[in-house]
Amino acid sequence: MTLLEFRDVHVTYTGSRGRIPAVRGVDLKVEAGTTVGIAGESGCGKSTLAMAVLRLLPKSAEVRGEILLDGEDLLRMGWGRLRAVRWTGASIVFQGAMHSLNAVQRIGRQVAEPMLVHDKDLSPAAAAKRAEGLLERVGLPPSRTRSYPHELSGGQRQRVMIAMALACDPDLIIADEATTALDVMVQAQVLQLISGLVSERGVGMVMISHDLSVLSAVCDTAAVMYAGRIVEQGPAHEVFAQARHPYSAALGAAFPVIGDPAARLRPGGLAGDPPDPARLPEGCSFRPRCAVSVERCGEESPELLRIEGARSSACFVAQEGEPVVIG
Ligand SMILES: Nc1ncnc2c1ncn2[C@@H]1O[C@H](COP(=O)(O)OP(=O)(O)OP(=O)(O)O)[C@@H](O)[C@H]1O
Repeated sequence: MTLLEFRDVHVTYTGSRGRIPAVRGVDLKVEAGTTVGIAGESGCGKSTLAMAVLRLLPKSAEVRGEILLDGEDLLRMGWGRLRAVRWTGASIVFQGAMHSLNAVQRIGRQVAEPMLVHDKDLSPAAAAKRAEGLLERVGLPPSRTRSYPHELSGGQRQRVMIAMALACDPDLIIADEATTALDVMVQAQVLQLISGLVSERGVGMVMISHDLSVLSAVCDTAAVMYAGRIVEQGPAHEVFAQARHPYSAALGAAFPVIGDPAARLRPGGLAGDPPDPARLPEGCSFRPRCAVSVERCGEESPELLRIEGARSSACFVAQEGEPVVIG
């Protein structure tokens, strides 16, 4: 069952730098009980796409297309309905979300709050008990429920945000670099918890990370974004082990030990920077950094097309069946 579907989603920011097309036509489905990973360097539009789901983008962002949650278009939903959907239908944890904790409220209370708002029949005592259980599941001892945010480390606060995101049993969880700030052991524990929710409770998950080892460890499907578009998509283990887009190949080459959460980005894996979205090059956006480009790549922008099985690539070279692995 398709839980979340992006249909030709575009997000354009308007500001002092003019119009910035941050997301340029994304189509993506998340099935219940599966995890979809979104990979890509900083600035490729991952967070913009995630924030668009729950309409958390600033007013300067114009969103077009459709984002369907269980068939209902989140972009056209009234605010009352949207408020009901947040936390229960879908919740999001993003890196730095820990700064949005209330400084003067104990954390147990903060985790219990969304439960009490969304379930009028729940007693404060039952919500507190449940909050304690959730905090324990993300590795925080029950005594921590009485702490204030400033008494916790950054990693502990991030775990509080993860517990909050799980508080109302959402059908969909979006984790945007949610575990990046955590140390390796805690990260493994949280990833295991999340994977358990996906496989046992049929939750749908979108996991955004620049860390391919995390994505390849937990995702069923992978989508690689570059300059606001998905350039490659397919079963995660295949995408990371045998890329069909030179950008994914270069990203993968930068990770020496895929599957080892301790592995870190090897510097110099991919030379240069992504293009400024306000000044995209002609043709394929990746061409200036691409080692296998051909003449056509400077003239036309390749569409994301199915190349075999469940694998799609937005690369003319891959679409011709040529290898894209570099070096
Ligand atoms: N509020 C904003 N106003 C204008 N431009 C923005 C805004 N937020 C993001 N952008 C621009 O949109 C593009 C996509 O940014 P986004 O944060 O979605 O990328 P990302 O892949 O999630 O990167 P990161 O991993 O660093 O968060 C970038 O060029 C960024 O500078």
